[in-house]
Amino acid sequence: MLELEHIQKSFDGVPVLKDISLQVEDGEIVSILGPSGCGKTALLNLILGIVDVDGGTIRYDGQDLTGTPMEKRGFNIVFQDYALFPNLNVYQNITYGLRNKPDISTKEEVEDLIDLLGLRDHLAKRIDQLSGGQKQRVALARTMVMKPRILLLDEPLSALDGVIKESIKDRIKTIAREYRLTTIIVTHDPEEALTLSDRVLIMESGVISQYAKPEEIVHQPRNDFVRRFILNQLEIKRNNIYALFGDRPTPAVQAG
Ligand SMILES: Nc1ncnc2c1ncn2[C@@H]1O[C@H](COP(=O)(O)OP(=O)(O)OP(=O)(O)O)[C@@H](O)[C@H]1O
Repeated sequence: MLELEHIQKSFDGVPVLKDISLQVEDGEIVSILGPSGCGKTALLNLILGIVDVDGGTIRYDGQDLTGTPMEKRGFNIVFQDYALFPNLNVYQNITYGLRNKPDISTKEEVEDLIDLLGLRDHLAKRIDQLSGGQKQRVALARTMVMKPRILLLDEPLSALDGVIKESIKDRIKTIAREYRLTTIIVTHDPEEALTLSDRVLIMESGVISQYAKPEEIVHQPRNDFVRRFILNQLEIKRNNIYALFGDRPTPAVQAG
């Protein structure tokens, strides 16, 4: 279990995270959701270990990791821009981290991941020959072969369009379930957070506004911010579509 207790962080004297406490169970998918500048990425970076906390404790399986450097935490991140190596092909990108640590994954485990992420037909391709969704899957595979204890994803779906988005969402869910991998995802999209996660952490200006299961957030928004920011956004999307095209689906036209 990952535990954050009373985490605080300021940048240039401005508090960005104010007394954040939360727990993430093993194998859980948690989304960090909130408007631009509320502190989502700062929180992800503190968990990853590339930014130090000013106060508070980060614990994993009971062990205090607050002062532990990133490479010793055993967490891993997929960045928004995927950060793949353009001079290597897909297979070389996936297995890059194993060059110095070949014992982490067996050949069979790498092959299983390649199949799970649907990359079998693309292994010899260069990165610039891939679509956005394919790049995202390569980035996921490359991180997964290193068997992180926690997988962190920074806006993993924001560069992808509708259908691809759904397929990557399914694969993230499958990976989290099959590997019982704790997965923490930063997003600003309420729909994405509510449909992808076991629990959603809603943040407003560096504080937790609500941390709950998606159905609880929808049915029992804890405060006005959750109602306005999250539920209104979903409602507005729906209303915009119906305002444009009418709100009653017409019967399907029979072909022939
Ligand atoms: N290294 C830094 N130095 C100074 N200020 C920073 C630094 N990192 C973040 N901040 C500030 O902290 C606040 C929170 O930033 P953060 O990147 O966590 O927001 P966010 O919720 O991820 O926003 P977005 O959705 O726009 O990416 C912002 O006001 C930002 O300017």
